[in-house]
Amino acid sequence: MKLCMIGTGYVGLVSGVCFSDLGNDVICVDKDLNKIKNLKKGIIPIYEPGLDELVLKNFKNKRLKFSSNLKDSILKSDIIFICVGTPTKKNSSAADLSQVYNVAKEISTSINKFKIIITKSTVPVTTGDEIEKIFSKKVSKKLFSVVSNPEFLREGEAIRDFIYPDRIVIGTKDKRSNKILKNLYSPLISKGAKYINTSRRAAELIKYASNAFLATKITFINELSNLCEKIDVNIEDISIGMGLDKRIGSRFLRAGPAYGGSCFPKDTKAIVSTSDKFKTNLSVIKSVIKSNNNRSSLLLKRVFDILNNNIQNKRICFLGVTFKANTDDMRDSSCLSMIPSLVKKGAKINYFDPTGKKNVFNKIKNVTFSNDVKSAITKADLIIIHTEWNDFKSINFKKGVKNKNYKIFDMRNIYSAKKMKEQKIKYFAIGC
Ligand SMILES: NC(=O)C1=CN([C@@H]2O[C@H](COP(=O)(O)OP(=O)(O)OC[C@H]3O[C@@H](n4cnc5c(N)ncnc54)[C@H](O)[C@@H]3O)[C@@H](O)[C@H]2O)C=CC1
Ligand SMILES: O=C(O)[C@H]1O[C@H](OP(=O)(O)OP(=O)(O)OC[C@H]2O[C@@H](n3ccc(=O)[nH]c3=O)[C@H](O)[C@@H]2O)[C@H](O)[C@@H](O)[C@@H]1O
Repeated sequence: MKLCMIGTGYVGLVSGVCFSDLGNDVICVDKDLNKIKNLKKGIIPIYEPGLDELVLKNFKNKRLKFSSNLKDSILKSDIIFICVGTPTKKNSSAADLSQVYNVAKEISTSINKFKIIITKSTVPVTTGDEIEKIFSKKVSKKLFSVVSNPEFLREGEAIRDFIYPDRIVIGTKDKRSNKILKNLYSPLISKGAKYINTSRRAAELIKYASNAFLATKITFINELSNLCEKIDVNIEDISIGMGLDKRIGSRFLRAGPAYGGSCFPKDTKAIVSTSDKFKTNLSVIKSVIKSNNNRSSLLLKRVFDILNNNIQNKRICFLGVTFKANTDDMRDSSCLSMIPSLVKKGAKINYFDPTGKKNVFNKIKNVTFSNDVKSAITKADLIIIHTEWNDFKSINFKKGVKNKNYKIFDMRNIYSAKKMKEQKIKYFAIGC
């Protein structure tokens, strides 16, 4: 099939390359000319395990193309996926849909035959209805179908998540589009993915409900970890004990820093905004947002306690600064508030991240980047393990840290507290 992905970011590029790998002809379009220029040279704009190889393979065999010419790409395609950003609006908690509507307007001027227009971007309920109105002004109803097909991939696991999804959600009542899309996804269905055809509005809501539920699960375990710290109980035991109940499930029960990333924070806010618009009250999600917003301050307080409130000139080393491991994405990482707060209190921060130096810290005084784990930890008073990269899982702290009185605050619980105690390392973790 001939596909066009508009927006070549985490979702557009990953799903575009995976669709091309499944045998489709795919054009990935972006308005960022530099991104397209680089992609044509084989330079991948994001860090995502396995993505480079897959892009190069499919670019070479000409099933995958990159373009900045939206009109031309639409004319050549049968199925158009809108994959542009839907960030939070500047002065409200609603989703800013300007990128989606701008693209919809552009597409509507280039319809030469029947095309399926899909929102893969996460968009609030009724966005599909609005896109349909935009199209109806320019094109005969017979020539287009607006469908919701939300994406559930995670950064860092994106290719695997795309190829082996738990479910594929198609929101449309149009039988013709449903048949075409079921066919498009048939290689994934044959690998075990469940295929759900529902209404467009339901598909839009399934996406927000899923992200809000996962954010709730994390926040639930994070709050319980606060209790565990006071009662000499290990949160890991609680996660295991709860997770073995199949109704609960063990995934997304890892306590840690505030959840971050480009989606949970923005999507929880957006679903609350939608519920406000329709005069209902999603009080559970509201309280999740509040609790998560408060989490970085709670963890900072723990850092102060660990350092006996003596922060001035303390050398604090952050291992990992992105919002999770296996990604270079800094969007809404809890570090973005924790590091400046510690600097304000007089700490000297250095950090190492496997995906390299982060521009966002360049202008902050007393924040420096180390080229590797070894140089990052050597002089530290406190080492904060902020993300769970494999690179951090078997560090020889005894050999690597030259400062005798160093402490470790493992925000991802990747080490065994018992083993650390045996080695007489001053080790602190979450929820124990
Ligand atoms: N990042 C993730 O893991 C996931 C994201 N989503 C959703 O997918 C959507 C996209 O997210 P990301 O891929 O992370 O965003 P992103 O910011 O990485 O990429 C969006 C791309 O769209 C391009 N763009 C914007 N306007 C354009 C236009 N008029 N023409 C062509 N290109 C245009 C931008 O230049 C950018 O490259 C969002 O709604 C997000 O909530 C859904 C599931 C997973
Ligand atoms: O809509 C989206 O963009 C995506 O949002 C999340 O994916 P992502 O943000 O890439 O990463 P997650 O693995 O979900 O992690 C999000 C945050 O939760 C934290 N987390 C996750 C799991 C856990 O047990 N504990 C925990 O603290 C992570 O460290 C991270 O800060 C969802 O998992 C995807 O299904 C969804 O498609």
